Amino acid sequence: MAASGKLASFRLPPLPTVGELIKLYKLRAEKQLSQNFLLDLRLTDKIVRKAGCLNGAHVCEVGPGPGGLTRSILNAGAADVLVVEKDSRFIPGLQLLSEAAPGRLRIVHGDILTYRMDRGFQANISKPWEEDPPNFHIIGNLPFNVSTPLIIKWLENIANRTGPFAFGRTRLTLTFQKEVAERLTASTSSKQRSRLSIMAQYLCTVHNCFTIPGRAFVPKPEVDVGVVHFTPLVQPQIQQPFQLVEKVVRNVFQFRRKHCHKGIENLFPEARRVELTQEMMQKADVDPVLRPPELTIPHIRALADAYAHLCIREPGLLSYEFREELRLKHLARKSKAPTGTVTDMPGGTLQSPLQPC
Ligand SMILES: C[S@@+](CC[C@H](N)C(=O)[O-])C[C@H]1O[C@@H](n2cnc3c(N)ncnc32)[C@H](O)[C@@H]1O
Repeated sequence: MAASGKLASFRLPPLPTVGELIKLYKLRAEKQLSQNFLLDLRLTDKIVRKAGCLNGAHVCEVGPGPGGLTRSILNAGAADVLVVEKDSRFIPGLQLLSEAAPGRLRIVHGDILTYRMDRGFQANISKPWEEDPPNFHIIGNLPFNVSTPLIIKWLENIANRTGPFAFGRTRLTLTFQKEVAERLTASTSSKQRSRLSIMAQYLCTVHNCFTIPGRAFVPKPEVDVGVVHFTPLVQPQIQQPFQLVEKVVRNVFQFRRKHCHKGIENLFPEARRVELTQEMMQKADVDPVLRPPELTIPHIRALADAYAHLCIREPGLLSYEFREELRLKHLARKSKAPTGTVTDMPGGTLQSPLQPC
C-alpha cells in the first residue's frame, strides 16, 4: 500500500535504545533540571498520538533529554523537528539521532524560557488565525520546574498572537505534574478549579488526555504526570487584554473559600473599595456571594468587562495594586513606631493581606 510504504520511510534505522544511550554517555539525571526520563517508547508514542497527525509536520520539542519522545515524533512522520535542550550532556546523543534522520532534526542548545521560537521556523508554515491550526506543534515532557511559568508565558503569547502563535493557532501537547494538569482542565465548582483553569480555558480548548504513573519515569518522580493538549480558540472567551484578565482572576482567587466580592475588593484603593466593588458587581451582574471556584468563564468575562469599563473611566485604577498600598502603609507605620516594637522585628513584617498588623 502506498500509504504504509510512505509511513515505513519515516521510521528511524536501528539505533542504540534510549537506555543504552543514557549508559553510553553516562547521563545521570540532574534533579536541578527536573530530569525524569521516559524510556518506554510505547508511552512516548502514546503522547505523540495525542498531538494529532504529525505527517509532514513542523514540531518544536521542549527538553528532549536522551531523545525518547523525539524518536516517537520522528517515527510519526514529522518533517522538521527542532529540539531545545538546556543540558549540553544530551547534545551528542541527539546528534546521533539527527544523523539517523537526515535533514529532519535540528538541535538548539538553549533555554526554552528565553528561546525565540518565532525565529526558529519559516514564516511560510503560518496559517491565518481564523483557519485550521497550522501543521506546527509544540510537544514536550516538560521539566516540572519550568512548566507553570512556561504555560503562563505561552498563554499570554496566545492572547497576543506572538511567539509560537505568530504562526497561527499552534497546538501544544505537554506534560505537567498531575495536580497542575487537573487544575488546567478543572471545570466550574470542582476542587481543582483555580486561576490556571480560567486562564487556560478562556483562551484554549484544553484536554487532560491521560495520566502517566510516576513509576514509568527514570528516576521516578514523587508525583504522577498528566498529558494535556491545548488548541487555541479562534475567539478567546474574554475579549480584554491578557494583563487585565490576569489581574481580575488573580484577585478573585485570592480568597478561594470566601465570597468572590472579597477578592474583588482588592482591585480598588481602600478609600473607594466598597463603592467601586458594588458598582463592578452590579455592572457584571454576578452574585457577590458565589465562591471563586463557582464562577464560570462567562462570569469572569462579565467581571473583566466591568473592571475594564471602570479602568477607562478612572485611568489610575489599572495600575493599582493593593499589596503596594499595604506595603506603603506598613512602611509609614514603621517609620512612626518607636524602636523595639513588633514591626521592627524580622517576623513583624506583613505576611498576608488578611493579617494586617
Ligand atoms: C522531564 S525531562 C524529559 C526528557 C525527555 N523529553 C524524556 O521524555 O525522557 C526534562 C528535560 O528538559 C530539559 N530542560 C530543563 N530545563 C530546561 C529549559 N529551561 N530549557 C530547555 N530544556 C530544559 C532537561 O535537561 C531534561 O532533558
